[in-house]
Amino acid sequence: MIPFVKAHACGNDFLVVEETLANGKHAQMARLLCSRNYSVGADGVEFLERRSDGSFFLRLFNADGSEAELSGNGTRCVAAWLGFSEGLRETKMGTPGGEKICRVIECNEEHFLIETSMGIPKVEERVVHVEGVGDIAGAVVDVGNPHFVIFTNDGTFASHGLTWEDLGARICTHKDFPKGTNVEFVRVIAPNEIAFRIFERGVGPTQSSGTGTSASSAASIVLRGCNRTLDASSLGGAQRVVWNEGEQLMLTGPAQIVCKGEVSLQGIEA
Ligand SMILES: N[C@@H](CCC[C@H](N)C(=O)O)C(=O)O
Repeated sequence: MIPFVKAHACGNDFLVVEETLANGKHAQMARLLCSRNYSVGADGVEFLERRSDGSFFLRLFNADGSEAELSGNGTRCVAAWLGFSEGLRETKMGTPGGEKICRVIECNEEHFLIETSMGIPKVEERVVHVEGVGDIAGAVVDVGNPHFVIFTNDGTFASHGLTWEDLGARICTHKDFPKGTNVEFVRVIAPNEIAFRIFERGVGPTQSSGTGTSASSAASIVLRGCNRTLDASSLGGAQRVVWNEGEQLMLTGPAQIVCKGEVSLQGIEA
């Protein structure tokens, strides 16, 4: 049995496991522990390394066992756990997708509101051809991990005659994205408000995404003239983005500690 913590940010749920317990079996552990029928269940596992200089480093494994560069919501969940268990109010966390600084803005027992520096997004318009569907115009957005943002006016977030879940699945594994991509379907509601749905690489449809919120907002600011301060809501709730010219994009949203416990690793070969 190994100790874990479960937390969620707008319904995007993560397990936090100490890196020292992984023994190189990160992918197998993520697949098992994220299983909603056979284990605790989550969208991903954040392996938390505590370095000798007092800093932290995170490796994120998606539910399918693939490794991602980072998660915005997952990083916030870890910051909430460090806030809850150790009273930390500002945490610097290295990730393969860049260093993130999380600052606790409010906390009440296990509920946290946290601001995270998400780096400077890169937005580039791109057309992707999907066999049997057609040319899909969108934007490739790099926020440390890859995203493809599609704008739609449809109230159900459908696009090109497909549901967002179906088109998301086709683009997530499209040959133009050899490492796969997260896919967002974005509706601009007002200059300071967008709504989106996310099909996550390595997971599928999820309630929310921190990097997806950042990518959707960045594309809306650059390509649709939205305000540099805006609210972005997904199925799991809203997050606030502030992206001042030439500065890092700042993402503010909630995170909640759900439980901690010990979980069986039975099913993983020794
Ligand atoms: N939900 C996350 C993103 C997790 C990583 C993603 N699935 C990927 O493979 O890039 C977030 O909150 O950012």
